[in-house]
Amino acid sequence: ALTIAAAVILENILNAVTSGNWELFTTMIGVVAAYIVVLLVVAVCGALVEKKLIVNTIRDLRTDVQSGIISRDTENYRKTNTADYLSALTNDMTIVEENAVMPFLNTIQYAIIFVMAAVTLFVYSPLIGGIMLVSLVLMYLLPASLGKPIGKRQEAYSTGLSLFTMKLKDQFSGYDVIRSYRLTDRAKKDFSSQNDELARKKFAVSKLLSFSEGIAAVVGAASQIGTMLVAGFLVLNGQMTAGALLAILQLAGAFVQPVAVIMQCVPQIQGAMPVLERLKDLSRPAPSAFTGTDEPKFEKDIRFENLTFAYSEDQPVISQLDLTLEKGGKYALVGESGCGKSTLMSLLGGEHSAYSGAIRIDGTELRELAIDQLLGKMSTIHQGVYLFDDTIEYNIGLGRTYREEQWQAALKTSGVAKFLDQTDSGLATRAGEMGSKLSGGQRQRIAVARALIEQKPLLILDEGTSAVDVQTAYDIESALLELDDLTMVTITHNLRPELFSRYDAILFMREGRIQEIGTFDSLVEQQGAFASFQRLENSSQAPEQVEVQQHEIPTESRH
Ligand SMILES: Nc1ncnc2c1ncn2[C@@H]1O[C@H](COP(=O)(O)OP(=O)(O)OP(=O)(O)O)[C@@H](O)[C@H]1O
Repeated sequence: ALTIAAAVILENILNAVTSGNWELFTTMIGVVAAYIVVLLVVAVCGALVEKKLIVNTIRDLRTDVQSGIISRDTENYRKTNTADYLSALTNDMTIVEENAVMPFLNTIQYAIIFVMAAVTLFVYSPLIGGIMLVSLVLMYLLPASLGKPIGKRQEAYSTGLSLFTMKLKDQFSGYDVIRSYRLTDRAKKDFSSQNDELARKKFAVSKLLSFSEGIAAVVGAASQIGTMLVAGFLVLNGQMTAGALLAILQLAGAFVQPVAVIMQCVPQIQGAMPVLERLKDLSRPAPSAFTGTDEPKFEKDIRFENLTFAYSEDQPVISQLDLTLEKGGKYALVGESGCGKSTLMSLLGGEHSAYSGAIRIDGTELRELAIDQLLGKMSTIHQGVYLFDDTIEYNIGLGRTYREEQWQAALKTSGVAKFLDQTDSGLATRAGEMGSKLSGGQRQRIAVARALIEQKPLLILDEGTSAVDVQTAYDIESALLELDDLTMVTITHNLRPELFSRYDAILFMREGRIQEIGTFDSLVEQQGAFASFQRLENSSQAPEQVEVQQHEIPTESRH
């Protein structure tokens, strides 16, 4: 409205001047003063509203994408590299902000100005209005055809950004290897070529956008000059006042500028669409194979029935495996490296759905159970434990409240209590980025404490105490073996007879099957595959073997 008002004001000023109308001239001075005040308020408020809309839109989009990613089930989450997720939440957001949200708001704003100016122009002179409209529609079609190719290049740029982030993440995570194997020069070269490639992809987008900007500028200038010529002809012919000509020129500007802006924005928005689609995909819940809703009880047993699973079609990692784990039982899962031990346990955690056979918890198949609730009942401790960059206390309790005796029991059984005295601030000690301020063994003990304080009924130790010294590992495992309610599966290569004999069963795995099962003593007596495997493993570990003291387990740490 203010743009149209400016045209009317200019018309009246010029008409007052050419006709010597002082009264109209002085009135217009007052109108101009009021116009400036209103323009100031509207311009400032408009800009503020626009900025707020952009900030909020990107904030909401980020929330949706993060929520979509973090809610994925394990199988879907692992399909994408984490660097891709990071790139989506950082680089892609910038692409969307600059190439979709801002141009979209501009398009709306300028479309309104365009319609208002076009209507007013038609009122002044239908002939000029008609000529401009036709020429602009024709010229609009050219840059619009650039939308698709820009989209393709924008998508390639976004993929390039993902690869770039992945490379950076890899290099910074592998800093120690790069330094100690003198790979710094290669790292620089790799980075440099990736950086060049990224710059090339970015420029490929910019090139097409420059075309559309250029065309838009030419269209703008040509239409304005054309209008002036036609309007000049009408004034010379006596069909229009000089004031109306000025108003038409002003309106032509308000008519052409929006078209130029929109012509620039449309291909830009079309170009950002593939990136926006990708973000929308990430924010939607990924279709999960585990859609069951039954509440897992886990009061009796876990059964693997004729279970077969392969990562790649032709090579089964788990092959027609049958196994029953009784509630409260303590199992040691052993076998050669690569025989499928971790895979078997990851299947129980719902990490892969493409298995045949069945995994039943108290008789109900995994796919019929609410998988999140099942995960809430189990804890897997791997060799590489993840710690948040927070205090030890947070890393154990994860911000939840527990009673003092729960804390004491968890700290003692896990062996955390043993090293807390050596730290600066006890439980308030910070773990550092990915637990970097703590030793591998301390990190594992914190993970054990985390599982114990929550009293999860199923604990899987996948080489979970491999980083602690022999005596501490023995103490932790001994304490865990005393917890009657706890069902525990220990995957280990450390085949110590004094501990193994306390397990309810040794599960000896070979090539994706349970080949032997029984107590340690019975398997040794049997002199079968496990017995020879154990002899071999122990002889290879012999130099590290240390006599451990078989402590009495403190009663307060028992369940
Ligand atoms: N995500 C994966 N994608 C493809 N193959 C995999 C994947 N994870 C494991 N494998 C393969 O599956 C086989 C079994 O691996 P798994 O980790 O289950 O063995 P493992 O018995 O736990 O070995 P280790 O004792 O060395 O930890 C290996 O050949 C491994 O290369």
